[in-house]
Amino acid sequence: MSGTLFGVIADDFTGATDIAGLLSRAGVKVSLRIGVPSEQPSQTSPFEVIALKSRTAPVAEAVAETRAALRWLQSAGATRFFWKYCSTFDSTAEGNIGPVAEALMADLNTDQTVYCPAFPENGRSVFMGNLFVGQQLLSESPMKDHPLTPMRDSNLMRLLAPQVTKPVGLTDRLTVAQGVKAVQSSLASHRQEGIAHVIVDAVANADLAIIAEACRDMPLMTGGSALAMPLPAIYLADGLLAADAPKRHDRKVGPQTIVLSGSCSAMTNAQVDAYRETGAPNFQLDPFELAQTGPDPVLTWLADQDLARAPMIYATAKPESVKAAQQKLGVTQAGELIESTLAACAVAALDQGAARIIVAGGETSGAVTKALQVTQLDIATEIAPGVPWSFCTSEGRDIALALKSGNFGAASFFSDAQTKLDTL
Ligand SMILES: Nc1ncnc2c1ncn2[C@@H]1O[C@H](COP(=O)(O)OP(=O)(O)O)[C@@H](O)[C@H]1O
Ligand SMILES: O=C(O)[C@@H](O)C(=O)COP(=O)(O)O
Repeated sequence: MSGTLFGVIADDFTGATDIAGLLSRAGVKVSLRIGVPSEQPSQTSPFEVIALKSRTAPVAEAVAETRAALRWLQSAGATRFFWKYCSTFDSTAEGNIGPVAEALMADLNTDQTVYCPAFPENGRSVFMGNLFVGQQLLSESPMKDHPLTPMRDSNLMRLLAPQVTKPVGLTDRLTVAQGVKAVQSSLASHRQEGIAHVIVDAVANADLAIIAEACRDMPLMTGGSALAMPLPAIYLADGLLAADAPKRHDRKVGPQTIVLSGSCSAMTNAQVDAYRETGAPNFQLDPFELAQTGPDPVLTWLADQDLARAPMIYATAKPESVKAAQQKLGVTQAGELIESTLAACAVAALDQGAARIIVAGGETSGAVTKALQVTQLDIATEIAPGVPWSFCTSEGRDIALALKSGNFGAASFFSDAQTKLDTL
């Protein structure tokens, strides 16, 4: 039986839990698959999200994986699709966002799509095609120093144009402010001019509601999670979904916790500092030492920890230290060394009885989740906008996973996450 209406393909794991969490807010059932499932769809949910780790992958690999995800979602019955990338439009110099969008458009036989990474609750807005993080332009925000995808331009048209073969245009905030029909007629006139890729401005949730309504029947939309958030309510009102769809699953799990942080964002740096101040046991990974010793020292330290005290292992560092490690070890090598070490810590913590695993960082979350061999997550209560708890089962035990996007959450996030489960 196949009841899927809407299929999402996310380019990283935190992005996948982000969009799954926002879709769940409307009370609809959302399933999150880790990677393209090897088995044929059965018992699928109205909203299916497939998490890929393709943001920094070579273009051809990202395109091939995304097309495989599309085929799976189509065989689950989905007729509308969403390509979810980062609300800060993170791309490598080559860039996967455009090539993936064009491949999806070709497979879906559609000649136009929209791009809107705005996420107002987390301070991301798009105005006149420029992306802002809070009051700063993207290129002046801490995203300019991201270890893997430094963002040095804020103009989405300039960022997207070299990644695609067809023309790029803009439907600006002045048009969005005029409502659904104005957006639709702007898209129609862009289409007449052959503009396939339309950046759409949005500075508030009300703008996103207008854009979602205007684009509700497009085969493909692309953007950050917030653009998809109004869709469940729209489809419920249309009668396309059963109103009594099951709600999200919160479960009780034990207090044994491990916090693993591989994000180097300004927000994660603040979160790591705040958590250290709570007195929680912590271990800092030094990439230079790690390159010499491998993971043994941290695994030995972890083996002695009482997980009920929720210890933290982190590689999180300020931009100068990250650059120094990258110059010495290489960007990819430094990243992989840390990701594989944190993944090994997650596996060891699970063996030690961890029931709650909190991970900071998109690439890091991908490495950890793959190492835990998780294939599906059920979305549960939201800790902060865009960061839900999720649950999976490992060897008959319920495990709670929180995959935190580098930039999301308050300074107290690691404590907030635990409190949220304690008070379920
Ligand atoms: N101290 C460090 N030096 C160099 N690279 C690091 C360091 N700490 C973490 N990294 C790497 O930086 C990358 C951070 O990316 P990610 O986990 O996606 O975080 P975010 O969500 O903030 O983008 C990962 O590949 C991680 O292994
Ligand atoms: O849209 C967002 O900002 C997030 O969902 C996201 O994609 C996060 O990526 P990371 O910052 O690499 O965790």
